[in-house]
Amino acid sequence: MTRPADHPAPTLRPLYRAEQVRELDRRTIARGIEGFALMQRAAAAAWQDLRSRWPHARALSVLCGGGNNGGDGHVLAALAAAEGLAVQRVLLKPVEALTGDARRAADMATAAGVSAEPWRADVRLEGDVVVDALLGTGLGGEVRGEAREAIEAVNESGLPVLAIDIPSGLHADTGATLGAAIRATRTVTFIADKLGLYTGAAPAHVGELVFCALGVDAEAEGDLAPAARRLEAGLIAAWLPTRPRDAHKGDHGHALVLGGAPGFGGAALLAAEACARLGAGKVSLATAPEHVTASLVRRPEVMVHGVRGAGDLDALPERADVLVVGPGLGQGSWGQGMLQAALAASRPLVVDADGLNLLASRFRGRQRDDWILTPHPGEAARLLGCSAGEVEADRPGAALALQRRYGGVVVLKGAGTLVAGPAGLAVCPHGNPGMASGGMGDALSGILGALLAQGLELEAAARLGVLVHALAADRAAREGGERGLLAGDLASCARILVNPTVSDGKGEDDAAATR
Ligand SMILES: NC(=O)C1=CN([C@@H]2O[C@H](COP(=O)(O)OP(=O)(O)OC[C@H]3O[C@@H](n4cnc5c(N)ncnc54)[C@H](O)[C@@H]3O)[C@@H](O)[C@H]2O)[C@@H](O)CC1
Ligand SMILES: [K+]
Repeated sequence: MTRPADHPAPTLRPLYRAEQVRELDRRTIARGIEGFALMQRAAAAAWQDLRSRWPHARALSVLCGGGNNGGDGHVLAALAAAEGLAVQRVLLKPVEALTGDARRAADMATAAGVSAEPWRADVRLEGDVVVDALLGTGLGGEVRGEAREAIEAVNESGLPVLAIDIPSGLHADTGATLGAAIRATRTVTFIADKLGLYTGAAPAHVGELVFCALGVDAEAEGDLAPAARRLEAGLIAAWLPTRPRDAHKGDHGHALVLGGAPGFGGAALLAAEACARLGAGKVSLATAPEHVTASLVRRPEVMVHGVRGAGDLDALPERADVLVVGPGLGQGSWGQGMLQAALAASRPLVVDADGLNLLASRFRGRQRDDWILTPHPGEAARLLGCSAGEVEADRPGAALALQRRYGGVVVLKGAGTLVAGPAGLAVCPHGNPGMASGGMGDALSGILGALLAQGLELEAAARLGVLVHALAADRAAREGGERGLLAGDLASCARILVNPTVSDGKGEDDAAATR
């Protein structure tokens, strides 16, 4: 496989868990930078960001919790007051009850003349912008008591919110909300970027995301392996093989999509179409005979085979380089036969939809190192034998558990899609709610099949496919909006993305500039 030399792979930003960030804090302090100095840096970075994001703000409400996240809020309040803004400080804990750096910060703000009032349910938030300094990485368990009331009041205020380090109530490791969480307009996060800012409920709570390292180089701590890495648009040009000018279709692989049980024809066709658009040399579709005519009319480039059952497949699976099994498969005898045939052929596999449901039921206990499984949370729950709620409560944990149990590479779909493979976890910061519509998963499985067919190894194909799928949906949404975005709209946008001479990736990077 030839890789383009003029597109070096971008560094994928490392993401960490709260406990690792605390360890980074400790090490930084041990090297001689005082904790309070770090707090001042954090507050100054947040204040500068607030000023440039909301240059016309004249009044702030700063809500401070009882820990160091609150401490950041006190220092920010003092900085804003020094520049002439009217600042309302609302405290969850009285200053006298604070300790350490938080106490020092609170005393500093008081000395600077910034008034403070205790939180009460009837407090009126009076700022042009609310600063959320209630809870940071120290959040432990479900949000309790007044913190919860304050979070709900901020969300109901309708005011723009700048969250300090992490929206209060969002879990820094999992992206789950713990009972209640701030819906921020923008979040400024410090020291190390956190995995929980990207997946699960995070996209609905974080808003625009800004990362300030505060002079700490997390990657220099060789023993602190990142919890995950963030997929970057630049990977597309770096990882896609270039095409020799004398290429023939055999050079770009042959993908076979198995799916479309009687009555479920569209899903498999969407997968086959995406597979062809993403550059597979040849695409075959094995589907129920009743879908053949419609499939050929829609996509004559796809070689459509009507099969009444696995017995009609002949040597089709062995003639392909990669198999995609699942879209529209059904869980009846037709689908079971197709899955059985796919598993028997020694070819890399993409397994989706009912293929996964069958792996969780009649085909239990399989493990392979040459497949990509693409569950959504419901399918993931069936594969793990737990509830979808449990999957959503810890998406990174679920993705890793699936990969350990089933082998290969696992793509856990949903906001902030995760890819778990031998190289660890990766998270996709792109995508939009328009993707929450029928057929999107089918398109993804076809994209993955196409990348495998073109020679990418399993984990690279999974990471790249997830990225291309999300960026294509973002591009399609920019063109026509999120509402009504169809899976069938993705293929043409994805095609542009995988032809870097057509797309320079600029639009994608601009759109993602703050994520
Ligand atoms: N040197 C450092 O450690 C630095 C810390 N920084 C800030 O400090 C934060 C971490 O500070 P802390 O470790 O003090 O923790 P936090 O301030 O995030 O949280 C601790 C506070 O939250 C309360 N709390 C915890 N769980 C709760 C729950 N479930 N319901 C209601 N209240 C709850 C605790 O009683 C305590 O008052 C970071 O997020 C960051 O904003 C920054 O100032 C940079 C430097
Ligand atoms: K916060």
